[in-house]
Order: sequence, then structure tokens, then C-alpha cells
Amino acid sequence: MNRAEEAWIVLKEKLSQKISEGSYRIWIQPLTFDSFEDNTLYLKCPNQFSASWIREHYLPLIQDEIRKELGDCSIKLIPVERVKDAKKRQLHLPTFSPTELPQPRFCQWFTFEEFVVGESNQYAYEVCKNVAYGGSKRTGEVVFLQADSGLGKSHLAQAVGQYVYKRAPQKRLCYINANDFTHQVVRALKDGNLEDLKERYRRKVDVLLLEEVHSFSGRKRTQAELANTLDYLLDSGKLVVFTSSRLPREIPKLDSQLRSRLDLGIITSINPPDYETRVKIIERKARRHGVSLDRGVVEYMAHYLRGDIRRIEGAVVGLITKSSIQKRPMDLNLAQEVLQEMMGDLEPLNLKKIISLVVRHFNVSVEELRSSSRKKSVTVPRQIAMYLARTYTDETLNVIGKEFKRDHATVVHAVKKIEKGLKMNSKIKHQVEFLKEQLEKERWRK
Ligand SMILES: Nc1ncnc2c1ncn2[C@@H]1O[C@H](COP(=O)(O)OP(=O)(O)OP(=O)(O)O)[C@@H](O)[C@H]1O
Repeated sequence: MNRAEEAWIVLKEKLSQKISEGSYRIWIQPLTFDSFEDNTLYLKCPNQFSASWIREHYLPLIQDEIRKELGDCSIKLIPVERVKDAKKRQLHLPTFSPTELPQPRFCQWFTFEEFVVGESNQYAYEVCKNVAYGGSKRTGEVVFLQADSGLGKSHLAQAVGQYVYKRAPQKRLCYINANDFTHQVVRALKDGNLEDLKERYRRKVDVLLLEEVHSFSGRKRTQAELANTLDYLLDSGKLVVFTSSRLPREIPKLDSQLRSRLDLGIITSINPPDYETRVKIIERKARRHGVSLDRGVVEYMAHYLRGDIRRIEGAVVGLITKSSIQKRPMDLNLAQEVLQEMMGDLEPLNLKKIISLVVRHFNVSVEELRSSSRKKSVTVPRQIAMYLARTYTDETLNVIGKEFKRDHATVVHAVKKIEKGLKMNSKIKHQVEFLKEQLEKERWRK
């Protein structure tokens, strides 16, 4: 047992004195030592939900105590379900010798079948499926998947890999992230065997799945090597899938050579899922855990959990875990508690907050919204503000109307107009979705 592990055991004992017995048993007891590297203590915890709970409620305390034992260090929680899943779900792909390229590790669930398709990700899904199924007749194909965190980039990239492997097991897959690729290049430069590395990519890879391309920013030499390798792979008709949190043109300090090659690909963005897709995702994730949730609970969660799908998964697991630990039904009350624990207290939204967001977003003034102006640049924000007020507050039509110096009939008309816009894939729909997201963020801010 090393010093860090010993320190963790001592600390656990101390925590048992400081925290109530029940809380200790549920949250701290299951934490186990994983490793201590680079001044970071890695602890395993049962699942994503317990990780977020512990972060919220106990991390400062644990951190203070562990620093007394190990000096200045940080703590990272690793949900065991992920570690186990990654291992359990790892496909048995053709092994490379240590001098060759790393063996891909895929998550069993990251398949096309498990991917819930909605308007926000349909195009990315179709593109990936098409290249994986070999639908494209073009030789050499680059797909560039861009999205914010937790929206399914890795899921789709791995789905491509898993499908290719199932369809054509002889194909050699390389699944790597930008940091590991950079390490390989740096190491090869140091050891003087860059040519060998290039050869390995050129001769032994049929499908390259390269994640987190935005991390190449500023790494000149790696970028040059990647551009080189790309040329070779594409000339030989290979498939390359990139993922990134930014579009090629938005990645700072990216060499024009590499940028132009990335631009050659099919560039597709994944947006945050809309309400209907979130409903389907929640139902799918619950089903995967063998649970069928009441429609009301699903709708409640879908209403509040926007953006990051990892968080949606965390909430579903949280609900199931809490229900099983506390032997309570998975009803609306429990769902409310879980969401509150994950995201903090709900702050009520009022007309003032809604109007303030709308004027900032559309760059109009409150006076203009209240004026008789019929300019589109004023009527659209006004109608959207009325719609949001109706959706997020309990104010009556009269009160909302008065705020804009209008009567209740005008509010009814505005709400209907925006609802109609939301049913179409209009600009209004995107604006409203964006504003709702901002409002939710403000609402959950502690
Ligand atoms: N459309 C979807 N249907 C079902 N699950 C999804 C979908 N999109 C994402 N997920 C799930 O959400 C989680 C996060 O997805 P993923 O790891 O692919 O995100 P990412 O975009 O690669 O995020 P990051 O940039 O933080 O790595 C995964 O468990 C994934 O299965």
C-alpha cells in the first residue's frame, strides 16, 4: 500500500466522525482509492450521480482533509460504471504489437442503434452512418464532427468504428485522441523514429478516428505530421473521422495546411437536443437500466435538463439510484429532488429577468418593446418576450400585456404566433430555443 492509499484510509476514518452515519454510508463509504498521479488523488465512486453529489456536498471537506495528509493536491472522482463499462464493453479488436498502434477501446453502448436521433443531430448521424456503411463512392473520406461537450461526438465516432469492425473485421481501426497523438509524435521525435510512426499510420490504418482535434491548437509540429498523414490516408482511400468542440475555422493557432485539409471533409455540427429528443433520450437511458418511467416524470426531466446529454444520463441514473437506496417510488417528487441536488435551487423567473434577457439578445431597448413600433426588429422580440413570460411565469395575460402596454388579446396572438414558428424549422425556433437555454442556465445558477 502506498502513502496516498494509506492517507485515504486515514481520511475516510476521519470523515466517518465528521459526517452523519447515514450520509457516510451512502456517499463516502463506497469511495475507494484508485491511484495518485500528478498530485491528483483518483477515487472510484459507484456512478455519475454519486460523483456529482459528492462534488457538490463533500468535495471541499475531503479536499481540506487530504491536503493535511498529502500536501497541495486535487481530487478526481471516477464513476466505476464507466470504468467497468469501458472494460466490459471493450470490443475484441485485432491486437497490434506494442510497437504498433493502440488497440481501440470502444464503449459497447456507443452504437448507431443506441443513438437517439432528433433534429439536432440527424445530419451528423446520417453522415456517420453513410460513411460507416460504405455508402459513399468517394475514395478517401473525412468527416468532421463538431459539438459542445456531451452532445454525442464520441458516441458517433465510436459507432462508426464499431460498425466498420462488425461489417469488415479485417479493417484496421485506430481510435485515438489528439493528446495521445501528440505524445506519439513528440516521443517519436525524441527517439528519432518519426518515420516509423508515419509508416504505421500509413500502412496499418484503414479507419482513423481522431478525437478532440481542437487540442492541436498551437502544436505546430504535430499539425504538420497530421496534415502529412492525412494526405496519405486520403490518397489511399481511407476513412478519417475527427471530433472537435470547435469548427476548423474556429480553432486558434491551427496551421493553414491542416485547416484546409480539415475543411475538405464533411463538416457537421451537433446541436443541443430539443425537447422531443430529450424525452426520447430519457426514456431510452431509463430502459437501458431496465426501468420504465412515468410520462410525467420524463417530461419534467426533459423540460429542465437541456444541453449536455451526459447530465441527462446522470439524472436518470441518480433517480434510479436514489429510488433504490431510499426505497422510494420514481415519482415527480423524487425527480425534483434529484434535479435540485444536481443543479441547485430553482430561482423563479420573473418578467423583469425575461425582458432583460430579450433586450440584451436582440439589442433593443425596453422602451422600444413597450412602444407602438411595428418594425419587425421590435415586434419579434416583443412577441418572444410575451411567449417566454407566458411559459415561464404564472403571470396572467393581463399582467403580461400591461408590461408591454398591450391588452391580453395581443399576448394571446403573440403566443400563438411564436408557437406556430416553433413548429416550423424557422429562425424564431432557434432564437427561442437559445433564449430558453439561457433562461434555464440563469435559473439554476446558485
Ligand atoms: N443522441 C444520443 N442518444 C443517446 N445517447 C447520447 C446521444 N448523444 C450523446 N449521448 C450520450 O451522452 C454521453 C456523452 O456523449 P459523448 O461522450 O459522445 O459526448 P462528446 O460530445 O464526445 O462529449 P465530450 O466533448 O465532453 O467528450 C454518452 O454516454 C452518450 O452515449
